[in-house]
Amino acid sequence: MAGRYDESDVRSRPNPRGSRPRTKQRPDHADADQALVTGVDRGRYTLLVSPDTADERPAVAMKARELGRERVVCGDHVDVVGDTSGTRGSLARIVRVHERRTVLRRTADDTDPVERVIVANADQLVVVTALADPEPRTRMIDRVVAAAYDAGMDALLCLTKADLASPDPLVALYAPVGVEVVVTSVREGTDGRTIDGLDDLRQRLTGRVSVLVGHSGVGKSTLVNALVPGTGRATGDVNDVTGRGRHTSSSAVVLRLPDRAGWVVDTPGVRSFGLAHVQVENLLGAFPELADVAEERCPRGCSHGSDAPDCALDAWVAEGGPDAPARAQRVDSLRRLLTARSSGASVQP
Ligand SMILES: Nc1nc2c(ncn2[C@@H]2O[C@H](COP(=O)(O)OP(=O)(O)OP(=O)(O)O)[C@@H](O)[C@H]2O)c(=O)[nH]1
Repeated sequence: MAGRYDESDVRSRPNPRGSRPRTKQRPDHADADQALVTGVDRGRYTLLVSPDTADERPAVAMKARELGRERVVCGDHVDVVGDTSGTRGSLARIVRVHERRTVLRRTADDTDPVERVIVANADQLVVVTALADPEPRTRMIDRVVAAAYDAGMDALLCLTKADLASPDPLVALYAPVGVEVVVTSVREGTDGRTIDGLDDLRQRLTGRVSVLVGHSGVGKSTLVNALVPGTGRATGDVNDVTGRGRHTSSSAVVLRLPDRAGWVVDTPGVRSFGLAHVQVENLLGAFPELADVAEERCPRGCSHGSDAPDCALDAWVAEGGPDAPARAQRVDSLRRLLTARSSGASVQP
């Protein structure tokens, strides 16, 4: 019998979590549970074990030694063994990281060659930008969009504080180039606070894993608190796992939308998007209409920079007629990105 024992026998045991793995099975961890990594903090990982099943439960884990230097990040799907019960004081072990569908990376700045994966398996990057107070920075938006495209993610621009300034110029700039736009504004009424545009945003998050980025003061916490009531993202919330305030942590946190409608990943610490890891060709991917022109009309090996001889993007701007100013702005954005990347300049939003 022992010689014919295989993995399917292990899975069919009535209570795989309750018994220790047999020595023979240990390297395979055939009885491991699946989990989603929802937070990372100094070597401790918060998990949702068996997500979307009747057995779903939060738990805390560490990385098993056998994983070595392999990084585990928010959004990772992992296999866990040991005490995965999630009861107070329990600690599971992450033994395997599943293949990632997408990987959102940043470099600390453009001169830092060290890539850091911020979030795994996200579908969409939501750039939260205030229309005023603080003023929007198209350069920053372009960089985030480039990071999204490089990661294989969609980009969604969420323009907040529409009560303070018109969204029209930014909508005109981004809508025609494939970046979806949602506009929100907070309204104080007699019956409390409502956020116009929140339903629209919610709809675009439904069924997806969305990473929210935006710098301080743009209204991201206001949105997250409205989207996921009870998260207390605003101030001084003490983290159950570490006992430290959440906002002292720079790591991302995965939050589930009500009614299991989707997931949002809040990234309090992501304040810059160094792009040293991004390939020039991939940057063009953030500007689809420019990529078409470049592919069809630019000379081979064209750098697309403003000093590039015979770069077809200049002719394309000149041919734009009434669209010429908008085209020029897009080409300018691309070139600023190319310059920032090749000159090693760091940009903080
Ligand atoms: N006028 C106006 N103010 C807003 C709107 N949304 C948020 N605010 C205000 O903008 C300020 C910043 O909002 P937060 O939600 O704290 O912004 P945040 O991006 O999370 O910033 P940090 O908490 O610093 O990370 C707060 O005073 C909000 O009340 C809006 O639509 N219109």
